[in-house]
Amino acid sequence: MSENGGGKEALPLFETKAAKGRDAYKLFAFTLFVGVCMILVYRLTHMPQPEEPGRWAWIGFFMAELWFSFYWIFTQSVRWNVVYRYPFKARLSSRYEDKMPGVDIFVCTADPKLEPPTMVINTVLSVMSCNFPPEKLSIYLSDDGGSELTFYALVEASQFAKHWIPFCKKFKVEPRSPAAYFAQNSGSRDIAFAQEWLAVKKLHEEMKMRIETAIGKGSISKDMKDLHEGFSEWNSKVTKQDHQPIVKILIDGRNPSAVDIDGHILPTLVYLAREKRPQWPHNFKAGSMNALIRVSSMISNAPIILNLDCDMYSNDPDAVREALCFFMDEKRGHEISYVQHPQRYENITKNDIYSNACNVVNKVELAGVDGYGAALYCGTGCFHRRDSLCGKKCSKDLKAEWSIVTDQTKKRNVNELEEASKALVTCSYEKGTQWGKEMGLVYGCPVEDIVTGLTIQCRGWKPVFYNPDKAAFLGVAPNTLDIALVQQKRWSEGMFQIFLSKYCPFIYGHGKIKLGGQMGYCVYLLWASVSIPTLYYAMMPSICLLRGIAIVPEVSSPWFLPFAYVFIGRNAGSLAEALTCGDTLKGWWNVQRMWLIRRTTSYFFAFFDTITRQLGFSETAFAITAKVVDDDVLKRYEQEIIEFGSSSIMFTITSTIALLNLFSFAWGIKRALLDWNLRAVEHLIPQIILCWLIVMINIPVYQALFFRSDKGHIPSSVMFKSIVGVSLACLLAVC
Ligand SMILES: O=c1ccn([C@@H]2O[C@H](COP(=O)(O)OP(=O)(O)O[C@H]3O[C@H](CO)[C@@H](O)[C@H](O)[C@H]3O)[C@@H](O)[C@H]2O)c(=O)[nH]1
Ligand SMILES: [Mn+2]
Repeated sequence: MSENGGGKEALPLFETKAAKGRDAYKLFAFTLFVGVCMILVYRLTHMPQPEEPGRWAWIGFFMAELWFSFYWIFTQSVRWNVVYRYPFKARLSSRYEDKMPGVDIFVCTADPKLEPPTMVINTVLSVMSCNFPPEKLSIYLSDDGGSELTFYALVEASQFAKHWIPFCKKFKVEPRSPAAYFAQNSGSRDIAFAQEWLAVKKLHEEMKMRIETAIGKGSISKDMKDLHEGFSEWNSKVTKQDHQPIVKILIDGRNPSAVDIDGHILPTLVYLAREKRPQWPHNFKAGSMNALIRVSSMISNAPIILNLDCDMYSNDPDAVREALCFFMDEKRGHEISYVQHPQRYENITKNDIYSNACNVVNKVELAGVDGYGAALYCGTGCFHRRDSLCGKKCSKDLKAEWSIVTDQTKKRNVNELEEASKALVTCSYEKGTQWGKEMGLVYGCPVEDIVTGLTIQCRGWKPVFYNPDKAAFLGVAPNTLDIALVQQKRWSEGMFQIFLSKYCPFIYGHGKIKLGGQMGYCVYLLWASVSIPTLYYAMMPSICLLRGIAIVPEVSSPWFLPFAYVFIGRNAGSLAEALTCGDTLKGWWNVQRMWLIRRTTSYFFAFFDTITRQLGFSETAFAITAKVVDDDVLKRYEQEIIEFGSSSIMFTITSTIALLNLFSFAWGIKRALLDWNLRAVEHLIPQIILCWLIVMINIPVYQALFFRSDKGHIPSSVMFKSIVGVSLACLLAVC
């Protein structure tokens, strides 16, 4: 392909291609569909009579299967129309190198304990040093923790950047997060490189030491405070929940003396802590993003915004350019609202014990929703068009103006800008405005990202999902079961809340986004709802087994075929899909376990909490995901040993299910083998197999219950409660 720059019929800046092999998949899905229908027919035609035992259990199975079937159909929508995107950054450079738009990068942090400032500044530094003209780049850190320590770390980063940025650009080093870069081997290059490498590494280590010392002491020394007048904002009255608005421009990119050691201009760097008062709701991350939108509009007002969580460093210095290929494409660029990268993680182990990697979701499902023009906004790793994020409708006339600063801004000095910005982030500023409704991120939901993305699409925009081979951004995945389940609970709860609200895609998106897209959304929005049928399926077969009630046709009956086909076909299909997306066999098995655990714990509680919220009993919260853990916990994570360790009620459910199935399985085997009465259990064989599978998948749970002595085992209080639970279930089965 030739790269001829300019010209009216220029080649497109990006391409969209449909995934291959979809027809074979559709055929396979159709056979599964037939199987599913036959199962439902069997349930309806073979229902026990009112006087027979197990009628209610049967009805329960019918309902569970009916719901699984519906849900399965939704999951097909995201496999029907998978598309992949390919931007051409060389074409972009050749046409627009000196006409690049400004880009504002937002980084959100909320708690210096859960999100260590050293981690936060690595993210900041990774984007400050990306391959993009620095005079067009502004980085904003929103600190919902209102922490002096985070501010201090950012001041340090603004100094270190003067060495780091030229080093990166000179030697084209990657990745551009200093911590991630120095964690890998330098690889020997020439002497000049080795010298600078050592020098920069030393500076980085010293900076890290100073920050960590300050964190250790919990306070900042006088010397450090002399680095910046901004420290005067903090006094003993400032707390996370209660403080005045703070806006500090640490580097003013317009200032000709704000240069790195090589004399090149630095990108603008701003610290922001919006006003917090206990009596005012702050709307969590959505509130923080909206504050960022306003402050940045005052200072740099770039037409493109990149939003990142504080743990998500930039892994590809060209990510900004690639994203611009979509926005600046002459033909279709004007209708693109955002470019979402999948959440990918730095700390995934080989077999991904907590199923964080989501390879299938990233490579198939999200690309499948994109196929219907409904790519989800996932909260981080997302480039936005400022206009679409601020509530504008998509229209042909809205050709982007890629100019960077307004004249008004050019005249103001740093102090004036800071004061003017503060006025935009007071608690009362949004009162009576459209912020959180029609403007900016939508309030009232713990998954502000998904619901905001939906409203943007319903204003006519066409977002893009882009999953390059080389991850553009890398974050930190939860590394204990507890953290993982709490995160899943927030997501599933928030998403179910959307489904039940006026934003339900079938209603809100009706006529605005394609049916396939509406269904695609519901694959996620309905996570919580599959908890009940899954719990039923994880417990009732074994309870029925204990009672000797068959719930699946005998192996010799022709009706057994659809059950076997659907079960084997579905799992074989999912295994094949996982393997082609890069999971290992063991990784796939771990995904199955995590699905069982999530559905029966996180989603289950999410389901109930959402219902009680609908009835007005509780308030929305946002439990921040911890990004650091103790060393021995980390060690177990690296060895892929599941970390239980706390007596969370979620673990009680998990171990109850595990023990119940173990008990029923043993009971079934005893009847079959010890009593030498195979005939007596012939009709129960499928259930025994099901129990056996649940037992197999729970092996790590039994280990944690009975065999482990490290701190990550399941506490005996949990074991005790589970044994009571299992006894109750058995009692229920017998009487
Ligand atoms: O009051 C708050 C709470 C959180 N955050 C920030 O939001 C980000 C995401 O929070 P985290 O605890 O890491 O949650 P995750 O579950 O990892 O986040 C995912 O899910 C969230 C929605 O639930 C999205 O907002 C995120 O972008 C997405 O990465 C972090 O940078 C936080 O600092 C704030 O700025 N203010
Ligand atoms: Mn996170």
